[in-house]
Amino acid sequence: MTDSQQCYLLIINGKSAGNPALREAVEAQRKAGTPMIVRATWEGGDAAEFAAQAVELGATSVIACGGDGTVNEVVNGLMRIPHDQRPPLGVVPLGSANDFATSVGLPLEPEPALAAAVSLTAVPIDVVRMTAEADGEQAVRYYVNMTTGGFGAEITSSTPKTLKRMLGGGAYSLMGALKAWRHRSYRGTLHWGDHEQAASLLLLALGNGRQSGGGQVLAPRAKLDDGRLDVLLVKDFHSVTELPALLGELQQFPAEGRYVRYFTASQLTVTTQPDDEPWPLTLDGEAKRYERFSVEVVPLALKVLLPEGCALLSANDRH
Ligand SMILES: Nc1ncnc2c1ncn2[C@@H]1O[C@H](COP(=O)(O)OP(=O)(O)OP(=O)(O)O)[C@@H](O)[C@H]1O
Repeated sequence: MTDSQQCYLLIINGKSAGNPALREAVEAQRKAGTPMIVRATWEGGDAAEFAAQAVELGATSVIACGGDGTVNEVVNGLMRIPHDQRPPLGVVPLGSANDFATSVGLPLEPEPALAAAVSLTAVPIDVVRMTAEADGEQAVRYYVNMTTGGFGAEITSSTPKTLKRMLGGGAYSLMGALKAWRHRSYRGTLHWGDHEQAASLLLLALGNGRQSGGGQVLAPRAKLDDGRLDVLLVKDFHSVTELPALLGELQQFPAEGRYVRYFTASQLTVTTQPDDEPWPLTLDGEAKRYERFSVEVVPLALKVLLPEGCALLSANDRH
């Protein structure tokens, strides 16, 4: 292998390892002379481990082949590699939701997605570092797309998978979810910049990217490379008669609405009191409960193979 030659490490969620379209796509790329190392996962954690070994394996790019959970694991593995050696990330979407790939406009079928990954230019995007505490234990996780907290996290983690599939991507609307789930609010104190706010929230979304939960666009103005998180706060409501107004605001995402607040921040912390319930959080596909969590943008920390003109890059803004 010469210095200029690319070598791709494909990390495939084991449940998709037999996918015929993916197998054909890999074979076609290898026949065309593109070196591809393939690793298939057995269980949770494997994708991060494989990604962390990318440099030792001689890979110049790492392609996550799976859903948002696989992409998230690969991001966490890549963040273990020093910045100056960290290989770029590509995505071949094979999950049930594929929120990241869909929102950035990547092809959704294996053959064109892999062809895109080997031909696209890698562009740097922000990565979000989340530090979360539960039962006195602290965990650090990274994500590139979105974390949802409160009700949003509950619906994405608790709604039976079959129901999610039945309702399907975009049709899995917040309205439907609200009807299907008895709403519940979460209390805590939010700090960002020099702001502090005590809140009782139905939903919190911390978006580097724009959507989660299979097509829920919760951070419609988010950019992946602006050094900022788009923050959506949805306050609790007390009667269903308030629902139309709340849903109306969710079409507009006002800076300071009656129910909805939307702003950007480079860092944000949520703390709860001992008698407050811990917050359920879903971080790019994985759900847990935390008493305290804090997010911080790590600017331009990871290069990603993204479509040219991707709307989520501020580098592509028209002035
Ligand atoms: N060999 C395997 N068989 C079944 N599950 C696996 C295997 N390897 C890893 N996993 C699990 O798959 C999860 C990731 O799934 P992935 O995100 O790829 O698909 P998904 O849940 O369909 O995606 P989406 O978030 O887009 O709906 C990991 O958290 C891991 O626990």
